[in-house]
Amino acid sequence: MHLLQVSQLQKRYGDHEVVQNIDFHINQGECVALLGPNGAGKTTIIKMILDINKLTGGQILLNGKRHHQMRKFIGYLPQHPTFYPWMTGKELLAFLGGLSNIEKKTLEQRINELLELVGLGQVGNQLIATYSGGMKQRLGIAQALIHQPKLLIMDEPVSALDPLGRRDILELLKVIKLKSTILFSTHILHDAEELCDKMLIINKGRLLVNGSINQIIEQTQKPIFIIQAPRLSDWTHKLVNEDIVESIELTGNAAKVRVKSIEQGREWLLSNILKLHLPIQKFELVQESLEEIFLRMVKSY
Ligand SMILES: Nc1ncnc2c1ncn2[C@@H]1O[C@H](COP(=O)(O)OP(=O)(O)OP(=O)(O)O)[C@@H](O)[C@H]1O
Repeated sequence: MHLLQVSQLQKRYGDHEVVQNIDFHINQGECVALLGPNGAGKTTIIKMILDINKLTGGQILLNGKRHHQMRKFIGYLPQHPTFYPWMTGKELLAFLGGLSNIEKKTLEQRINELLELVGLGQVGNQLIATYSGGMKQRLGIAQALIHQPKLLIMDEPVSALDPLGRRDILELLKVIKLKSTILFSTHILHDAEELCDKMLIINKGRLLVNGSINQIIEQTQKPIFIIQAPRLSDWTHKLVNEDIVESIELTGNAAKVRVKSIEQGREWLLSNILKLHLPIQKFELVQESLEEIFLRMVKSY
């Protein structure tokens, strides 16, 4: 049985289908990235899993049970967490742990362990008002873990941080993922690639691809021919309408021609180049990078 099973998930606001028939699952121990541009539907999906937003259609099961009864088994770090600045880090964790009915002695021990884990061991007695953005995010991760959830969900956990803070939190999440099952949303491919085992790429409420990074590359990577020659723009304009050509990007005197198949693409391009006597300086075959795959998918929907 999967830890989380999402089937035919739908969300509509009026006529706007914000989430359209999405299916995916997460197994225990996996770290899964929900990756998509702004407005793709990431927060909406997360809020439905958390039972904060009602589903328009579909089903969500956690450990095989309807998610309404299972909310207490999920730890959540929202995109914009709010903290009580007049509390210390320790007080906040004690307050939230109390809401989860954790016994006092166990809670005390867990708070100390968690503060150490997230790197706030020395500042647990300081007011949250004195914490930096990165420290608040660490506290947010600690509060999400206080009740030892089966699934940790984080909505854009590093988006609001500067590059250093972001690196720190990514390193912390690498440690946390060793013992937790994680679903986190991001619009940055690099974060997803660095942290996760699986990616769910979504755009405009649709799941475009779902799998490990290697599976995604294997299933969706397209060959690209890089052709360099002076004055290519007339030629590339004509290529756009060719069946074999998926897309063309022209930068200076180099064209990146994405084709459907290597063999047909090579033959067609070479014979065309010869026929038109194009004075080529370079003809090279490369494969799309994961970033190029992601950008292509997100642009074409
Ligand atoms: N309460 C609402 N009423 C109407 N439309 C909404 C509501 N909440 C979200 N939407 C719309 O749903 C779409 C998806 O929004 P969502 O916040 O889930 O995207 P996201 O991928 O999390 O984006 P971001 O990265 O910007 O947070 C957007 O077009 C948004 O305008």
